[in-house]
Amino acid sequence: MRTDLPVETGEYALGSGDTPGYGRMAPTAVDLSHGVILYLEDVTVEFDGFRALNRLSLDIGVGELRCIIGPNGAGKTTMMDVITGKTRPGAGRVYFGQNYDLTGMSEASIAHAGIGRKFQRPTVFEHHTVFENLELALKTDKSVWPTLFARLTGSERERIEKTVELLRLQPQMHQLAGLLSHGQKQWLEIGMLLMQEPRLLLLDEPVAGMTDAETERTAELFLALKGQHSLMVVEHDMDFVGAIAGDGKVTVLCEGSVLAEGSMQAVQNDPKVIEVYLGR
Ligand SMILES: Nc1ncnc2c1ncn2[C@@H]1O[C@H](COP(=O)(O)OP(=O)(O)OP(=O)(O)O)[C@@H](O)[C@H]1O
Repeated sequence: MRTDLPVETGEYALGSGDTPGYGRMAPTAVDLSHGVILYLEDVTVEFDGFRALNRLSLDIGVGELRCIIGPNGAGKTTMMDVITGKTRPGAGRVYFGQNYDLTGMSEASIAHAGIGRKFQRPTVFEHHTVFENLELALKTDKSVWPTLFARLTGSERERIEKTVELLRLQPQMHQLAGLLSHGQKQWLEIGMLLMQEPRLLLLDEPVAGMTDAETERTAELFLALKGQHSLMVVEHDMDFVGAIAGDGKVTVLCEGSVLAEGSMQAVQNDPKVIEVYLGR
């Protein structure tokens, strides 16, 4: 990690902030020159003296698809909460690229800087169509109530249509989102995140509750996103992790720190990993 660069710890760099009446300025570009999109350094979170994260350090490369696994209570959700600004660590740093220190930023600023988070349960606008949901996501400026009245430009329409295609929801494009299956709603919500053009996507148990066919389709979607976006996927479904990990790295968290990291095969054969999964 380079430390000689100025690091953003406030809302944004020059001319920044959500100045009322002036609209929002774009955040400073994330400096990805060292190929690292996210770097956690010795992050500790305590809840009433209990260490949910214990000097956790890990880094994720630009365009990487990183799977995070670990037993219940390992600290996976707490880690995502720290990255997105929901929880402040007691110690440690979280860098987004080379130039943002997320530990000093608000949740809204972190989202605006380019980190999108998908929670486990789908949250789409059920009474709007698939197309309208994506349109609302495209227009969502977190300081302004989203509106369907502003006209779409040709290129915005094209982006929505391309996203619908990527999600394989063309047949449902003008159906109400409330009528979609659970898996389709999850894909739509991922599409809504994509409309905001995030650099890093955090996905919490994305295939929980999906059918086998939906899970398979989700794996294809994530593999298509890899490279264009950086993804951090927390998942308990090992078949799914195996399908998306490929020859990439899998990180095993346990008791708030990294227990093992390496290929899926290497971590599955690691005696320490076998013990935490089977020794309980
Ligand atoms: N707000 C909180 N107050 C007290 N303890 C908490 C709080 N949030 C999390 N914890 C504890 O911190 C530990 C880590 O929790 P966390 O939810 O991050 O684990 P996890 O790896 O996401 O687990 P799971 O796989 O079950 O979702 C757990 O022991 C949990 O009980």
